[in-house]
Amino acid sequence: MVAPPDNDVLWAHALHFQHNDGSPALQGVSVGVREREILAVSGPRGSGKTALLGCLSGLVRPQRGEVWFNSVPLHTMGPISRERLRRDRFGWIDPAPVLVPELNAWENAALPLMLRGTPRRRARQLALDWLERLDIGDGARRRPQELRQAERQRVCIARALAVAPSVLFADEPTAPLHRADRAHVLRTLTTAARSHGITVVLATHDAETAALADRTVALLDGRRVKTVHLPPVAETTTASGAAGTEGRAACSLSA
Ligand SMILES: Nc1ncnc2c1ncn2[C@@H]1O[C@H](COP(=O)(O)OP(=O)(O)OP(=O)(O)O)[C@@H](O)[C@H]1O
Repeated sequence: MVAPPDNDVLWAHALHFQHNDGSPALQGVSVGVREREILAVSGPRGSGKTALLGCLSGLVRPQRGEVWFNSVPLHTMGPISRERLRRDRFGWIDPAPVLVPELNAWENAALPLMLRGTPRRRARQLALDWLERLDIGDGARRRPQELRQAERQRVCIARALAVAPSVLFADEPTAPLHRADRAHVLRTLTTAARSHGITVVLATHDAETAALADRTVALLDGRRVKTVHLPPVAETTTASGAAGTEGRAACSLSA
């Protein structure tokens, strides 16, 4: 076993992960994430970005390989300890917004804070501040079904940032947004991460999004490659939140 370097907040070595049906998603991926870094994980659809974020965050356990968060080995932890670590130290943004339908926007954004024991009044204020910063302050009292898909995604981003996690995992966080929205939301996200010292691991198949990161690691077919050339994502996204066809365009690989 190799000791993880001191300045990496996350460190993964030779990760192998396959899904329950046997589909291989990661085949020997190693990566280090430095403290306060914004690291983009880029690659075309199906290259293993989500699987890598899942392994790094302890959401899933790799069949082989190691994952360390500071000096804590995630790969040997049981599911309950990994769950607690995720709740207390990590944030997660999915490509499509998932909110509790019975709660309004600020209650949704405040939920992880309250689960961590933050008093309701303080949690409410923090949630409202983040909703405001993400231009969704006006919708704070609306239920998810009264908001547009892009507005719901902003609530999810506010919810992830409000707890000031040590590491924020963002899996195609701006997939449901239109191009103009995307730039604003990404800037807010990266500025917030930098000013609050949050480390970000950002999965993206969009070259413009990856350009906002400090560093990029590229994946292709579950393996790390030197570079992968991706076209910018198209102007529009579909109602389901999937990116336009240009986002799925084939990449060329330079080894
Ligand atoms: N639940 C699943 N069961 C079986 N195979 C899966 C499952 N989820 C993903 N895969 C497969 O695992 C591989 C890696 O998928 P993964 O979602 O990690 O890639 P990705 O780069 O995040 O793609 P995307 O941008 O489409 O989310 C792909 O071949 C994919 O088809």
